[in-house]
Formats: sequence, C-alpha cells, structure tokens
Amino acid sequence: MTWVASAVDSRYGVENLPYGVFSTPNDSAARLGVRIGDEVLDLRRVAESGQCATCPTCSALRAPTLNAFMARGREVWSTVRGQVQSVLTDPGMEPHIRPMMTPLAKVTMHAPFLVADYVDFYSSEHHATNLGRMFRPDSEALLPNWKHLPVGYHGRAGTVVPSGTPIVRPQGQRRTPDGEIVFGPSARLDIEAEVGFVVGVPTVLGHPAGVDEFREHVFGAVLVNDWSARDIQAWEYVPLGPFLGKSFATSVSQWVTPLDALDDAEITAPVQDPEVLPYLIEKDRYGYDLRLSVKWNGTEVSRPPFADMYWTPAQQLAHMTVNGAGLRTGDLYASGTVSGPAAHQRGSFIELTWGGKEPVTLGDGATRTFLEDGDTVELNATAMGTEGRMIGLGEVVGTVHSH
Ligand SMILES: O=C(O)/C=C/C(=O)CC(=O)CC(=O)O
Ligand SMILES: [Ca+2]
Ligand SMILES: [Mg+2]
Repeated sequence: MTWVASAVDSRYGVENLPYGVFSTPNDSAARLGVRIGDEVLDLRRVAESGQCATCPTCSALRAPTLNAFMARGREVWSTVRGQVQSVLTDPGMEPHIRPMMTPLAKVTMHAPFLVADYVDFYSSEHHATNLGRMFRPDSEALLPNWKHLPVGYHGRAGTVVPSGTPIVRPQGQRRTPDGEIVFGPSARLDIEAEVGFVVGVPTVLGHPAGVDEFREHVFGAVLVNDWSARDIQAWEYVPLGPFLGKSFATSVSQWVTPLDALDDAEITAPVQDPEVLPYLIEKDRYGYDLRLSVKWNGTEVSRPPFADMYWTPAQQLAHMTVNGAGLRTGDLYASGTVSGPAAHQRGSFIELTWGGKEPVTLGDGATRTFLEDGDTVELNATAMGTEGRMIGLGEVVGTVHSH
C-alpha cells in the first residue's frame, strides 16, 4: 500500500508506475519522471540524492529522455522499478520523497523517448479482413502471406509525436470516384488505435533477435494513434505500401508502461493455423489482455480488444530482425490497428463507418464518417495489474486542425 493518497484508488498505483519526461514552471529542464497517482516523481532528483556521480544507471536517470535508461537492460529496469515501489510504499520515506514530487496538473510533458526507427504491423485478423474487403473487394480479404508472417512497413520516426500535439490535416493526391486525379486536403482522415512496443536493448547488425528474446529487448508499451488519410493511402499504396497517407503524424502516449507492469495482463495468444516457420514459434506464446477505448469528441465509439491479436509482439520483433536488421534503442513498433470481431470493437473509423457509408452518431447528436477539423480523438487502455488492481495506459489525444 502506498502513502501517496491520490494513488490508492488510481489506475496509476504502485503496480503501474509508467515512465515519462516532464518539466515544471520552476525548472524548464526536461527530465525523467514516474507517474504515481496524480503526481510525478522526479527521477533526476532521486538519482542526485543518491550521491552517486558516476554509475551508469544514475547518469541514465539524469538524462533528458528515456533512451539511456532503456538501453541499460532488464536487470536495471527491474531494480529501479523495485526501488521506486519500495520508497513509495514505505511511510518512513515520505518526508524524503515528497519534496521530489509535483502534481501532474503543474507539469509539462514532453516526448518520452527519442524514436529511432518506427515500424507498423498489421496483426489484427479482423482489421486486416475488414480493410481487405474495402480496399480490394475483388480479391480474398486476407492476402496469401498474412498467416505466414506478420505483415508490416517502415514508417516515419521523425513524425512520431507525443499525445496532445495538434494534428494538421494532410494534403495530397487522390483519385476521385470518377477517376480524376486531384490535389488537396484529405477528405477521409482517420485514426488507427494501436499498441506500440519500445525497444531498449539494441542488437548487433547481422544478428536477429530470437522470438524468445522479447523481454530482453523490449522495455515497455505505449498507446499509438496511427493517423491515416484513407484517400491518399488508397491511391498511393500499390505496390510499395503506405507512404504519405500515414507519415504526417503518429501520436503516442506521454507515458511508457514498463513490461513488468503488464505481467498480470498476459494471456495465451490465439492458436495459429497454418503452423508458422520455426523462427516464429514461441516456447511460451502469450499476448496481452489490454482493453482499448476510442473516444470521438468525448463519445466512446469503440472498445478494441488487444487480447486476440493474431501475431504477438515477440513474433513481430523476431520477424523484424530475422534478416539481420539491427535494433536500436528507441525503436518503436506498433501492433497494427486493434479490431475485435464485433462492430463496436473496430479500431479505425473506416471500419466503424464501413468506408464512410454508415455514419456514427456522437453524444451531441452530430454524425460523422471521417474526421472533421476541430475533432478530438482520445485513446485509452486498461489492463489487469497485480492483486486484481486495474492499471491504465494512455492517454493519446489529438485534435485535428485545418491544413
Ligand atoms: O490493407 C491495406 O492495404 C492497408 C492497411 C492499413 O492501412 C493498415 C495499417 O496501417 C496497418 C495497421 O494499422 O493494421
Ligand atoms: Ca497502422
Ligand atoms: Mg507516422
């Protein structure tokens, strides 16, 4: 039990403890923090108070992004997490730790880590089936490779932005229903609700990360909104895949949830049929029971379940490196849109409105197909934490601005 009152009935209790980067009005330097309840614990001050000038872990905790800490590896991640949990649950530590905490309402949050490479997968069978039916109505919904490898593409790391960053409506080429090629602001701006995994420990070029080495390399998870301009995408994507339709902005949560916080959310992942190649076979195959929520201008329009993703983050990691491509600290790979089998579990608006043909009604009576200027989307997620306490991941918020 923690002595932090705001954490007692919170989804940000001591079983969660996500990491972020913040500054305060009194000290504009960006620094690492841990969220506990409605407060932020300043890890730079914790490291400074330890009188340790030289050890690599303390210097990593004094850095302005999470990268150096994420590079330290699982043993250090677990030790630091254990120490933070212990000071936040020991009432005797309150007088020492309290001065290092700031209410969330008073801090400015920054990008939590420097994104190295960004990869986006396509691992929900329901989403891939729905999009296949809409984009390629004359072919099989799932392409022949889909059950043999986790399909993905390399995205644009430089446009990954933290929650709260305004989203400027992209412009581009599209083909009208009459076949005319025109230029202008996207008329089919959409979202994709996803879960992203952040690499801490790199690999050496030429040496793949094995499917059972997921926990050695991956530090934690973020929520991701992969904003997508469907009209730009539909015209440009053949044959090389998504390009400008998705590269204008990708929003991530300001807080990175450590994998250790998700241990109790592990569940058996769906059985794969046909059997996959040996490099994708896991000794212990598990996914995460994360329950996502999508709000459009404040109205919850969807609850996508992460539990039934066909490809696991461990398989995605193995596949992404099987050719020898190296991992770098700060690499981010997203799951792909999370959609469940039911209509109210779809993680994109193109699916929810079936290509814009079935508008959704929001709480204020307004109807929508795709995003309008001024619209705000908020993603959240919850997971089971230790001792039956729920933990929160999120949120990811973005408001659309005219171009
Ligand atoms: O099937 C297609 O051509 C396109 C699919 C997507 O837009 C999905 C994508 O970005 C990957 C994902 O989020 O699942
Ligand atoms: Ca995506
Ligand atoms: Mg992007």
